Amino acid sequence: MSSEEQLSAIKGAKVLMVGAGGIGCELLKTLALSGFQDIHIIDMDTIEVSNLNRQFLFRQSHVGQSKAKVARDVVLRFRPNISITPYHANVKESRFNVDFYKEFDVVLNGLDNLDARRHVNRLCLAADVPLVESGTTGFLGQVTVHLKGKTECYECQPKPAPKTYPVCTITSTPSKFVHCIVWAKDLLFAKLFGDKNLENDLNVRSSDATNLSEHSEDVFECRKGEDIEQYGRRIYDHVFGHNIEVALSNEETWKNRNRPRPIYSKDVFPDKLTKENGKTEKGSATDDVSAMASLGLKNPQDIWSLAENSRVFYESLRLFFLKRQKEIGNLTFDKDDQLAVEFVTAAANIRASSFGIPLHSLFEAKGIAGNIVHAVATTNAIIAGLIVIEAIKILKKDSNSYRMTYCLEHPSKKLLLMPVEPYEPNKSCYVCSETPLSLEVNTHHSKLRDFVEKIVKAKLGMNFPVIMSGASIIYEIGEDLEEDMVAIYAANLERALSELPSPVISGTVLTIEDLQQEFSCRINIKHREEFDEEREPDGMLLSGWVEAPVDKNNNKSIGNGESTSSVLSMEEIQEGEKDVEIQETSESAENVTGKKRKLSEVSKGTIPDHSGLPDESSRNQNQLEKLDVDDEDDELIISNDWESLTKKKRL
Ligand SMILES: Nc1ncnc2c1ncn2[C@@H]1O[C@H](COP(=O)(O)OP(=O)(O)OP(=O)(O)O)[C@@H](O)[C@H]1O
Ligand SMILES: [Zn+2]
Repeated sequence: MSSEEQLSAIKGAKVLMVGAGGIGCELLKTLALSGFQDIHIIDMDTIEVSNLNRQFLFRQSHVGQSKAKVARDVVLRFRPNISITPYHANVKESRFNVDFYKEFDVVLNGLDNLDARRHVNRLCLAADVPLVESGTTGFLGQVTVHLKGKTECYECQPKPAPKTYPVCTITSTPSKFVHCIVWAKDLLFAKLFGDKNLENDLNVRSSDATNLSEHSEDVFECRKGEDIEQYGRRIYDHVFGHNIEVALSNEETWKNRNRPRPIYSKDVFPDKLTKENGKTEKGSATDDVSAMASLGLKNPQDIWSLAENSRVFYESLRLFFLKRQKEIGNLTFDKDDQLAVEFVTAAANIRASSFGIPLHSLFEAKGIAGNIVHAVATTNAIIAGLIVIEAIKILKKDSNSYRMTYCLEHPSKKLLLMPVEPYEPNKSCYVCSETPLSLEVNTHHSKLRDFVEKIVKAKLGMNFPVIMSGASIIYEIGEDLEEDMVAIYAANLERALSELPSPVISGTVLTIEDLQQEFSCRINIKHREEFDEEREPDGMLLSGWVEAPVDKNNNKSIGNGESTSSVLSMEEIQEGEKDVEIQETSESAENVTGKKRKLSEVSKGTIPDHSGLPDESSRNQNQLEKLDVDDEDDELIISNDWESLTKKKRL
């Protein structure tokens, strides 16, 4: 194709961009400057202050506005004659259906979560539109090309499981700060401010069966006539005092471990705490509510004493009840929620103090709790450039030159980009092939509700499923269902699988379809009587091409971070084994922490949440480690010819 033909292919192309964040801003700019003239952008978010350091299209004055719309307006200022159509919306909305996707020549993802990526992947497959997928984590990034039937789809490779910890480590025997963070975030915060109906192991090892009236469920509820200080002290004494005493009574546990120290509020803050009429509080908007501000603690990088942490604990609890009462019962931890981060930092530090674990600053705690790997704007720019290069190849139908490219940071070997030929579709991928999955389940005990929540939604990522057993529909989620059908399905949810009107038993083949994603798969049901509560907490075992690698020695576990995420935590980063150290910069210029991580970890957990292809990167990383490069030469290598290094798979 001549360069003129190429230009006209670019000009005539209709492109869909999903995500206008770190990669998205760079991508929109590069598309516009490369001659693209018809760009549609979907992003559900509004601009936050924390985006401004790298999402360069946005300014302070845009904070609170739609990313998609502002990105459009700003790019139109320097490319006024092109068409940019913004959608301030979730890409999972039903209006973005297969017909919508079919309008585009190529779809370009700049997303940050597995859920949305899987959704777009399925719609691209259904609409038969090429997808260029991307992701970055710090200095690492990757771009992959997905064409139905020709290259692997986004879901052809299993995704890594989020980092998890055994329940008993979190509830009883923490030995690292991250264990205290997970306890504070997933157990205590969830118990006090989250959905009360969700399972929570907070008291699992510490409730005293003989003393149920005091320490059963409602111990975490504010009691009648109790003021907020009394409530705060009672919670404090329960979780940091009483529960530790109970744990200590199990001598076996502490034979080879340091015994924790119970901490009671009267010892840490003997005086009355309550502020008078909230005089010192500023504003009432959620964003302004901060225990640190209210206590005059300014520097998030300071490590607070036990007394300061205790005050922050109490103050943040008080502010939640005073200023954010309506949200209580619905909150989930969010790293961008200042008050939540303050509460979790303080609770984790008090617990750490009890167990003799070094305390951490709010800045560090936030990084661990939010699984933050600090973004690097340059990586986003490089990745955006690579996305556009692949998009142009797709428009030129130049399938021999498609590449998936890894952006690596490997200072001693001076290597930046590693392109490899795309892989063929995985024949056992349940998304792009017809291969059925298998589910072991106790069909007499497990309810349809468990199957829908734990398998169909959580594992298969479906939004509007129709579940069929043979020709009969046993469950459906849809927008236009008749009332009587809704009632029947609601009743079915509460039935055990084998007691459904069309019983689901060993040998049943279920077909599950998501009408919005135009995606369907089959599941072979196998009845199994017993499940290991610790190792198989779902009471079901799905096998086939969905499983992330599982640590066989792991017990039932609690995760750190989003369910779809496995970004390395700071703690993991600090715990490497060997190899080259890789510098990691902090979120903002003034907060450079210079964390180091080992190459072995980078290759193991590389590009996880943002890319979802860790196996691939580690596969190729091994090749890289064998490279013999002249270390004295400071020039950075940007290779475009890695045939000799990478296993080729022609399409
Ligand atoms: N389901 C979705 N629908 C539409 N947009 C989405 C969806 N999921 C994620 N996004 C968008 O993808 C973008 C990802 O960008 P990025 O990774 O830079 O995240 P961010 O939220 O801007 O930054 P950070 O997470 O670091 O605060 C975000 O703007 C987000 O709104
Ligand atoms: Zn696939």
